[in-house]
Amino acid sequence: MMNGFQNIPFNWLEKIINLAAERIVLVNRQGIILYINTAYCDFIGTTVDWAIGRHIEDVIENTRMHIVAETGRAELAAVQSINGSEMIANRFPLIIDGELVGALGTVMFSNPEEWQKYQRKIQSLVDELAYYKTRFEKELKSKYTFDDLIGSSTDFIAAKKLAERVAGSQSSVLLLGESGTGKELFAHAIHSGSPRASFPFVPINCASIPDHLLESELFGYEEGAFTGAKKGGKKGQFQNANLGTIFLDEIGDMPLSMQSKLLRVLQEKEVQPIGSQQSIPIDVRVIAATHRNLEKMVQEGKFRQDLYYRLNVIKIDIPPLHKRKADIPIISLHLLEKLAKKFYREELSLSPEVIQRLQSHMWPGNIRELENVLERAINVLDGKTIELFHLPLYLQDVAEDPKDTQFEGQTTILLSPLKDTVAHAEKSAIRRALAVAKGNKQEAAKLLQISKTSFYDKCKLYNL
Ligand SMILES: Nc1ncnc2c1ncn2[C@@H]1O[C@H](COP(=O)(O)OP(=O)(O)OP(=O)(O)O)[C@@H](O)[C@H]1O
Repeated sequence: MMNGFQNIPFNWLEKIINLAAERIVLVNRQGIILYINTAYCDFIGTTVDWAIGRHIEDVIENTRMHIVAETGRAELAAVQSINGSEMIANRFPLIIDGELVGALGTVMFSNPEEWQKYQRKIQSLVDELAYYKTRFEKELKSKYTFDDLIGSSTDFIAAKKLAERVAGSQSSVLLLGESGTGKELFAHAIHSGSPRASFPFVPINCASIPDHLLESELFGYEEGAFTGAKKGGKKGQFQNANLGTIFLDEIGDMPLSMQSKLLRVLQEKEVQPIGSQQSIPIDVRVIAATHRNLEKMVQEGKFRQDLYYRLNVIKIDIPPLHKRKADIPIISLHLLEKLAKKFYREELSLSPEVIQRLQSHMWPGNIRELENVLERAINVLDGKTIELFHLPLYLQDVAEDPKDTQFEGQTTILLSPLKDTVAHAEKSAIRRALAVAKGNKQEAAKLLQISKTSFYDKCKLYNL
């Protein structure tokens, strides 16, 4: 029978053994050393000639090789103290033709430095893992609250109030609104305002996940469920969101087959990973969102009616930006501040012409488009005030549509509302006072000659 060794010259074997296991020792059943290599002998301060033929206990301190040679039970990655250092030893029983004939020992680390180096390497990986784990957990928790939902137009306030009122309930919420209107922000805020706030918030964009992957993404799979399935299987996002909230964005883009599966999960309150026979109970609140007309889709047979009813327990309509033009200055200032932080800029402002122009645009991409426009402007800005020429070309032209100069039924003079200008001035004054007082709020309040309480209130109002 070929065992692969026929072609290897005998004098190569020792070299091969030494290369494969740096320090190696072999004992018979009585614990007598039959073989020990030079590296092991150098390590314990002896010679091969002296060691061979002696009992292992006379050569290596704290050894357990003779025990393994007797019991036949392997001891792997065992810590052994030699010369005052902790070594990592592997001890294998040697079984030939079904009979225990001795034991083979190897030492993985020859000196504590080597072990420490290895440990340090592992430790930094463990630390890195812990860092990403906490970051991941933080990410899963919601980042936004109702205070981050800026706007004071009637429709927007109504939507926000409804969301605040239902945050505490367990019911499903359906958020309807054009793309970029803030549906995800609303979902975050509802979660943060709910008793589930300390549990995960898991957003899923149903439109961005290929249909054939959506089921495993949502419900997970068992090991070996399909070719390419990860070893150990994979948890689905419903399980990741357990006790928290799952946000199913673009639900209108979910294929009909998945809609049925989702409905079952919502009804049964349990998920069955692909390839598994067992269902896992879950406690997850669902917030769904879409820019599509779901009612029409139901009529056209593109969206399951029963699922629609289940999701549509509380429906919140988020108005598009062009229907809340009065909010544009305050939202712009809010976004400007957010972006200023991101780009390490300070006290950025918008010229009155820019505010007018922003109010006259139709904003098909809603707040996301506005945010992109401001980000672009900051990138081309040298000073502190954004002027018309900092805007993208399509916004530098005159108003697109005369009816844009109308909002909420009134003719608008293209100026920012006084309260916004005042708010902006107030905020700048507070920032300057804080800068002069080196962040000391009490000192800054004195500089502005206002009470400490009113200063704190204003800081809160302006997110300072
Ligand atoms: N009321 C608001 N106040 C301040 N910022 C807002 C508001 N609404 C939305 N934003 C900002 O606008 C951007 C788009 O919001 P969000 O992603 O929530 O929109 P969306 O409706 O979920 O979009 P899509 O349907 O395309 O996923 C985000 O950066 C968000 O922070």
